[in-house]
Order: sequence, then C-alpha cells, then structure tokens
Amino acid sequence: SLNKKQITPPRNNNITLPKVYPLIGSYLAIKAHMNRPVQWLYDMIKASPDATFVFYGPLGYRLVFTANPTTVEHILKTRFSNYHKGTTFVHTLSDFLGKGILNADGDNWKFQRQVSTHIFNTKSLRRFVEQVVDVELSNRLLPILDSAASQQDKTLDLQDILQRFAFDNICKIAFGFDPEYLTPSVNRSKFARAFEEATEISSKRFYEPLPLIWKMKRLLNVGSEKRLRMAVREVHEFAKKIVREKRRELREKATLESTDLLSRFLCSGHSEEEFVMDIVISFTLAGKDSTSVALTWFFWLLCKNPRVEKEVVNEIMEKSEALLYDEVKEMVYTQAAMCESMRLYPPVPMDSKEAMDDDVLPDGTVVKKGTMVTYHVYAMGRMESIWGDDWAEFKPERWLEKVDSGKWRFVGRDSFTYPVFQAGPRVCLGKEMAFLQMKRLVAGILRRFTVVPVVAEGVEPQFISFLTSQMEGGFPVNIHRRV
Ligand code: HEM
Repeated sequence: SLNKKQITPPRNNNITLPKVYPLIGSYLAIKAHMNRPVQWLYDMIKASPDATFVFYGPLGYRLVFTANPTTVEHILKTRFSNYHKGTTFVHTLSDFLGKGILNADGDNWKFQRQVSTHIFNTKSLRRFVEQVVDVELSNRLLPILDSAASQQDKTLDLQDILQRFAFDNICKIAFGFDPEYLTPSVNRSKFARAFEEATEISSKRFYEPLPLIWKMKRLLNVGSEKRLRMAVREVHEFAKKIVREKRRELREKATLESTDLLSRFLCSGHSEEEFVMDIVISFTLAGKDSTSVALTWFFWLLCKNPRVEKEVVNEIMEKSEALLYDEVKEMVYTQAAMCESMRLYPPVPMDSKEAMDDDVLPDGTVVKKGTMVTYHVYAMGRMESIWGDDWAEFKPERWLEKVDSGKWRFVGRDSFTYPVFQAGPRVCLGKEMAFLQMKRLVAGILRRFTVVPVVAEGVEPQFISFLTSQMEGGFPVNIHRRV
C-alpha cells in the first residue's frame, strides 16, 4: 500500500556498528554520513543493544545516542539536575541567544521558566493568539492560496509560506510587532532576514569538525562569522528598539490592551533591557520553525493518505467557520493526525544534554562528566519495539479510542516515549499554543482548498535537519478550490 512505501523499512539485517580505530575512533564513519546524520544514527541505534549507541570520536571522545524511553526519563526527569544544556551548547549559541531561556541552565533558566510559565498560560494570551492567527490567515495566507487556485498550474513552496506565516505570528505574539513577512508584495523584511541568517550560521557552528574553527573565524571576523556578527547586531538593535518603543507606549497608556509577551514581561516588573530582549528572541526562535515544519510534513502525509485526509476534512466541516475555542479542542482526529505526523517527522529530531557529573544510565552505559547524551526523537518514532510492526504506517488511530457515543477520544502517549516536545521540567512551554495555531491553520486551509504536491511519482521528499528539521528543497504544491 501507499502507507508502506512511505518510509524505508528497517534494515537491521545488514547494519553493522562502525569500527573503532585507535586515535581517530569512528570519526571516518560519521564523516561519511555527515549529509544524513539523523538517519545514520537511527540505523546505529537500531543495531545497538537497549537502543543506546555509544559513538567513539577522536582521542577517546564519547557521545551517547539513545532511543530508550527509560533512559530518556532518566536524563530528562529523574537525574534532571545532572543533565544540562551544558557549556558546548551554550557557548555555541550565546552570541545570538545571549542568556535567553533556550540557552540557559540552572537558576537563570529556572527564573525565566517561572516568569514565562506564569505569563504564557493566561487566558487572554490564548485569545490574543487566536486573533493573531485568524488575522494572518484571512488577510494574508488565504488570499495567497486563493490567487494560486485561480491560476491553474501555479506552483507554491508551501514550506516557505508556512515559515513566513509562523514568523509573522510569533513576532506578533512575542513582541507585538508585525514583520509582514508573508505580505506578497513586500520584500523579505530586514529583521526576518537577519533572524534567519543568525539562526542558520549559529546552528552550522555545531557542524564544524572542531569548535576552534568557528572561534578562529570569529576572532578574525571573517567569512560566515562576519556575516553572523552583522546579522546578530541587526536582530539585537531591532529588538532593543521594539523594547524601548513598547516601554514608552506602556508608560503613556493607562490600560493594557496589548497582550503580547513583551508587554507582559515589562508590566510584571522585569524591565532590564538585555533580559527582556534575550527572552523574547528565544521565544521567537522556539516558535518560528517548529510549527511550520510540523505542518509541512502534515500536509504531505495527508496527501499520501486520502483516507486520513477525508476524516480530517469531515471533522473540520462539522465545526463552525469561526472555530470557537471549544471546537478547536474537539478536533481530536486532527490532533491525532498531527501527533502521528510529528512521530515520523519530529520538528526537533535530536536533542542533546551534557552530563555535569559521572553517571550510569539505567541500561548500564557509563557516562563521564562532560559527555553529551542525545535522545534521538526521530529514531524513537520509528522503533518497532515502541510502535509495533506497523510503525511505518501513518495511522492517527494509534492516538484514539472510540467512546460509547461513537466519537473519538484522544489518548496521549507518555512524554518519555514520545519526547517530540521534550519532557520533564523543561518540556516545551508552547505545546498547547502550537496545537491551537496548527489546528486553526489547517482548518482554515482545508475547509476551502486541497493541497496537491508537485512531486514526481515515487519520489519521497527528504528529511534534513540543523537545529530543527526541514523538507529538503521546499514543498512544491498546487492549490485547488475544494468542491
Ligand atoms: C510543533 C511545535 C513545537 C515543537 C515540536 C516544540 C518542541 C520543543 C522542544 C523539543 C523543546 C526543547 C528544546 C530544548 O530545550 O532542548 C522546546 C522548548 C521550548 N519551546 Fe517548543 N516546540 C514547539 C512549538 C513552540 C511554540 C509555538 C512556542 C512558543 C513560543 C514554543 C516555546 C518553547 C520554549 C519557550 C521552550 C523552552 C522551554 C525551557 O527550556 O524550559 N515551542 N520545544
């Protein structure tokens, strides 16, 4: 069936773990697979006992990769205090993210987490999010799709459009500022461009064979590091300008109408410019590519699975066009299909923690102080041991059960088996908001249009990943009006 063809079946039979040589360890093996490290590590995990692969780099350097839920619980919850972002991660991203929540550990992280949990969960923020999404949808996104539908074979890159949509959204939510990234006639805004460049170059630092290389380039201010410095300066200056402007606005206004995060931080007494700027930049990064890539794969999988698409569309058509909050909550089939899509194509496919002290993992793997332990979300979504022998099929029903009334009820999986949003004390703060946005967007689009991929028969889009994952080369589609 179509489902079965989607994902290459496991190749356990002919996978062998890489040889470990003196001095260089298995460096050559990873070098040979640098173009698809996520998939290669998935293969290695499948061939390893207890789904935990120990990679030996040059000079005895070890990296641990795991797809074992017990180990994931150990690092993300039970021994949370021993597994931090750590110095490598923090140093690599600090030029861009400063001390923002995505790049913080210890007391600094705890403080930001407390402040933002409080601010993030309020009802009015939810309302604000809904309004932001609806405006962006009806004023920008739907007109673009509508115009494409009028021109018979107009091809759009849906991934690019979803990224621009998410960027506008998250900027409005975080800063109360509209970068107009999705407005067709406007050039990519300077801010958005600088933000993208800063993200891309910062994340590519992780892929240098030795950190010394980017550090030297940075010292000499040449090449990519020179561009990074300019992009970061642009982002920071811009963010500071918005912070000052917002502070002035708030002083002048007696009542608080705007409910963006920045206003909320400033009103709750946290007004130091650097702190507020860093935290807002972290939120923008966290919310920018995650939802758009999740939706890109979601639309792809729907196209490949007409049965599921029909169920999703039926569910949408049962709701009112305005989509009330309770109706969004009732979209359980759509929610299940999204969970299923992120199981196969997780927006954050791997996530690493650094051991603060020596430790032993539940399966007996020895971890030395300073060792990076990575939980491999992509592999976990594709383990036969977790999902059964039909793991390769796109089956939202895995997440559902029928109740007496004949309706579906959503049944979640525990977060250590499905750490797509991470798990434990640092679980994603935007999870609920992400589903809210994604469901509104999907309902808005599928109520009116069908999305038809422009991909040659039998060709599979490729999953690639830097900090977050993408569909390689974009997602070309045609848009048709639904009849
Ligand atoms: C499908 C969408 C999303 C997915 C799959 C996702 C996934 C994740 C993951 C894996 C992490 C852990 C990263 C790490 O610390 O190593 C994380 C953290 C975080 N996410 Fe999300 N995220 C999504 C959407 C969002 C949105 C829309 C926001 C809102 C701005 C958001 C805000 C955050 C924040 C603030 C953190 C840091 C939490 C902390 O360190 O305590 N996320 N998310």
